[in-house]
Amino acid sequence: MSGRTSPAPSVVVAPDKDVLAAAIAARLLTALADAQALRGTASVVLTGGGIGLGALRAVAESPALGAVDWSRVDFWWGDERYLPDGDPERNETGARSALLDRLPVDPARVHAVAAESPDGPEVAAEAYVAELAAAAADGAAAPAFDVCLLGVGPDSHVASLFPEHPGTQDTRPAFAVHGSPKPPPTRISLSFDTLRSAREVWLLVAGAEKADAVALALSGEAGERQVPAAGAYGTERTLWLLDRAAAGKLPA
Ligand SMILES: O=C1O[C@H](COP(=O)(O)O)[C@@H](O)[C@H](O)[C@H]1O
Repeated sequence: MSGRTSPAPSVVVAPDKDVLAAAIAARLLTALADAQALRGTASVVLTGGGIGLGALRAVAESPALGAVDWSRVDFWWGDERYLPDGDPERNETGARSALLDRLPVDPARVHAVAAESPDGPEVAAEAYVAELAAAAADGAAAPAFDVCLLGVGPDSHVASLFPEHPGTQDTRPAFAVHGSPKPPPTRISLSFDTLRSAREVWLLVAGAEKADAVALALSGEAGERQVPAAGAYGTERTLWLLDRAAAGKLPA
């Protein structure tokens, strides 16, 4: 069991992945605008992956794009592939071309994980830990992000927390991942605790090849070490945003 301490998850199913991307975009724009109305600023944790980047492209194309003051949004990443700056496989590169490069963002609020360098991944992870702590309130290890977006792999991984991999038990706020079963082998990931400091965690899933992972994670019977997606939840809300194919193995 994952020891859930937040409200039960909600599941919303869209007919296909394009409608899902548009629906996520609409929700994200609303959530960020609401956060700014309440607190002045907003923060979002971004994800890589097909539907994660599809949703960002849908945000960029939305007629409601101007509802958010993009200069007052903090962007973080749930994980990053440890590759050279600008590598197309970096989650940062995907997010920049899908959305960030088209917005009047404040560069100081774009909290990308350091790219591959002679310093190595441990230094990159430690720098991210320091950046998270600097942005957190009241001595916390990480900010209470408004929204944390997470893709889910067919193996049920979220961020770079893979089934039965040591990262699922790592308690540092962010850390280097070595020997990732999905390429590239070296990554930086937020920990479960850091992901769970978000007010809202949204799991974005499209495709029939992920239906087993979705069903298992939502069954309530899976532990987060074996099924990492089961351990992703927010302090106020956990939302599974699925297309029909990904929802195909959920009980009616
Ligand atoms: O490697 C990663 O994979 C997941 C999911 O990717 P997808 O292509 O199966 O949707 C992604 O969410 C994560 O951020 C990433 O680094």
